[in-house]
Amino acid sequence: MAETTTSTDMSKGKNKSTAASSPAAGPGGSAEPLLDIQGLTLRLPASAAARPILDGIGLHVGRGETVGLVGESGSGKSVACRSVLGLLPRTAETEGAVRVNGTDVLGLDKQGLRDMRRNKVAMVFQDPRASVNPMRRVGAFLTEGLRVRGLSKADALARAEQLLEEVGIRDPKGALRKFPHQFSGGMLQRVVIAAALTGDPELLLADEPTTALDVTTQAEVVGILQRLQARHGTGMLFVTHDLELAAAICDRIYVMYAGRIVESQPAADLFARPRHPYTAGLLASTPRLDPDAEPPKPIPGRPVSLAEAPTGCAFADRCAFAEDRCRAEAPPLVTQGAVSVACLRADEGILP
Ligand SMILES: Nc1ncnc2c1ncn2[C@@H]1O[C@H](COP(=O)(O)OP(=O)(O)OP(=O)(O)O)[C@@H](O)[C@H]1O
Repeated sequence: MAETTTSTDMSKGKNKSTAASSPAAGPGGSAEPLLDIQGLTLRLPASAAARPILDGIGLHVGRGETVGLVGESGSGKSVACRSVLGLLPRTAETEGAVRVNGTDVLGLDKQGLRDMRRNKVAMVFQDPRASVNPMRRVGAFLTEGLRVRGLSKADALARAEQLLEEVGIRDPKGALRKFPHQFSGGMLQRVVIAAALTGDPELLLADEPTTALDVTTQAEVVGILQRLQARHGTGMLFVTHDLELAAAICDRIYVMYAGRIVESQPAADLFARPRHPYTAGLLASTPRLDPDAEPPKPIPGRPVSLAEAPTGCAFADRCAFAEDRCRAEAPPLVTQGAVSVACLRADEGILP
């Protein structure tokens, strides 16, 4: 039977925890999802922002699961992802919970955060060159984290070689002696992924890890992430603005717009039958490889800036289906079974 719950009272920016936003068991069968974000609101009071950067978002990632977080630039994907590592602006005010294996990251002190980053959660960013020190050899970069974990120099070097092999670097010994500028972007991203694996993380946060790479290299890096994830059983939150890529590699997808989750579905269902007009717009605007596919059609208008705080649905001004009530009333995120959607007209069959 379909379960219907309002997981986030978005109209008030307040949070209600529900069974739907916090599933009883992840795919690994454990009682708690690996990552469980509930009602996360993030404000920057000192800034010119008229609304929160994140407004009551909820998402979960189970063990071994790949979950996509998609949306246009500025929707809050990176901030949501970084909140899991406690990497937030110093002046940020938060409400809600970000639990990793049951521990609320938002309540951790510096040491707690350091331990979590070292042992449980790793992150791969968009630009691999921003993740490395250009003056240090790759060997020093990779063994540093391993030495901190108590490995001898020889063991750390052996493990670093093994990790480089795992990410498909053919001459790992030679690679350890090189400096970052001696690698192409794709190869350096492999090194950064190897570094992320030094602590055997249970959760990998991948923030647009392929955006800065050319298409062929993108596919290779995605393949590596998928293989490693399958081998190590790592859960992955994959942030991207590329809905087609997300649909290809993710089990489930969350769609963000203006700091809110507007839709979530299993990846194949979301691609086949989007429920939110914004998701449908994103899909229609994605270029397809299929020569018979419709040409991409951009979503009209522009995303809502942080200086604007619409009263109703933030997407209404760009939505072909918006009615007066959509501009007056913010739609709550309603969950029915595996589908969550925040659109007042979602049940009217407005989308083809
Ligand atoms: N440290 C900060 N100070 C002020 N505003 C910030 C800060 N970090 C993020 N923002 C703002 O928060 C909003 C969400 O940013 P975020 O980087 O999470 O978006 P995004 O969806 O990841 O976009 P992109 O795909 O461009 O990275 C943006 O309007 C951004 O300008």
